[in-house]
Amino acid sequence: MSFPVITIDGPSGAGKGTLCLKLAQALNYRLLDSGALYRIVGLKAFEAGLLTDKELTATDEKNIADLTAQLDIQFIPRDSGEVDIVVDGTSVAGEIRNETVGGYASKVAALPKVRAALLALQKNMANEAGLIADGRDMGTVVFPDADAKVYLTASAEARADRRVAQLKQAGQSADYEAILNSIKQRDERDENRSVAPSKPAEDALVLDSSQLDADEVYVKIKKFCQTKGICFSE
Ligand SMILES: Nc1ncnc2c1ncn2[C@@H]1O[C@H](COP(=O)(O)OP(=O)(O)OP(=O)(O)O)[C@@H](O)[C@H]1O
Ligand SMILES: Nc1ccn([C@@H]2O[C@H](COP(=O)(O)O)[C@@H](O)[C@H]2O)c(=O)n1
Repeated sequence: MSFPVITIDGPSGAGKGTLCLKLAQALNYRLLDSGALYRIVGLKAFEAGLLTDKELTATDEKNIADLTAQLDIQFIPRDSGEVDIVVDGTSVAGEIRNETVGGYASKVAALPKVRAALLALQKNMANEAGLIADGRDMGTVVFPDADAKVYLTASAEARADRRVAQLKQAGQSADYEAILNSIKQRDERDENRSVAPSKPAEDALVLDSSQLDADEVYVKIKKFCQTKGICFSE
């Protein structure tokens, strides 16, 4: 039996996570936060001394892919609908959500052997229930036969504004220029890598959310999903 899959790809800060959580709650589907997988590998590779400022070699790639294959990664749904991420028995959800780890993630994500090591885990998540898959290559590589594909984007400036607001709300300091630079660097790396670059699938709906709030985005994507035969109960 196959279950419905909705893919939401796009750059950092476009609002994918916010949209995916709403869709998963409304449809009672599982949520795959594939960015968390690359963040975990990036963090673990950094901690193991495998990520430095130097260009990564073929040996580095093999070592990071071996480390990836040994990780026990679990997505545990919580009552709130959010998903806890547990690695080798320890929750890492709080530790991986920062721009430094986002940068590590983007480096290891450019390594084909690392992407290959994470592929089966991602594909298997569609075997148990309907799935909302959040990432960069969900519609192009991991779930090419998905029922509905979306590429959610926004200008780098709008995304930097959102990050600044998010950090301030969490009581943290935020340097707009530094955040904007980091977003642009990550976009550059993610969109131009040779393997699974971040881009819309040919059959994806592309939505620019720069001028839309999160509710407006949800309403548009819900309507799009309905045209693809996905049934919402509300
Ligand atoms: N349409 C929107 N308009 C304004 N702010 C938004 C919108 N969608 C999400 N946000 C806010 O922007 C911030 C980033 O959103 P979110 O984490 O969903 O983005 P993302 O695409 O998942 O980023 P990442 O790929 O880095 O995880 C959050 O604070 C969120 O509340
Ligand atoms: N399918 C994916 C998802 C993510 N990445 C890389 O991980 C970085 C972090 O992703 P977030 O969504 O958590 O911000 C991202 O910049 C990508 O480099 C990926 O390659 N493929």
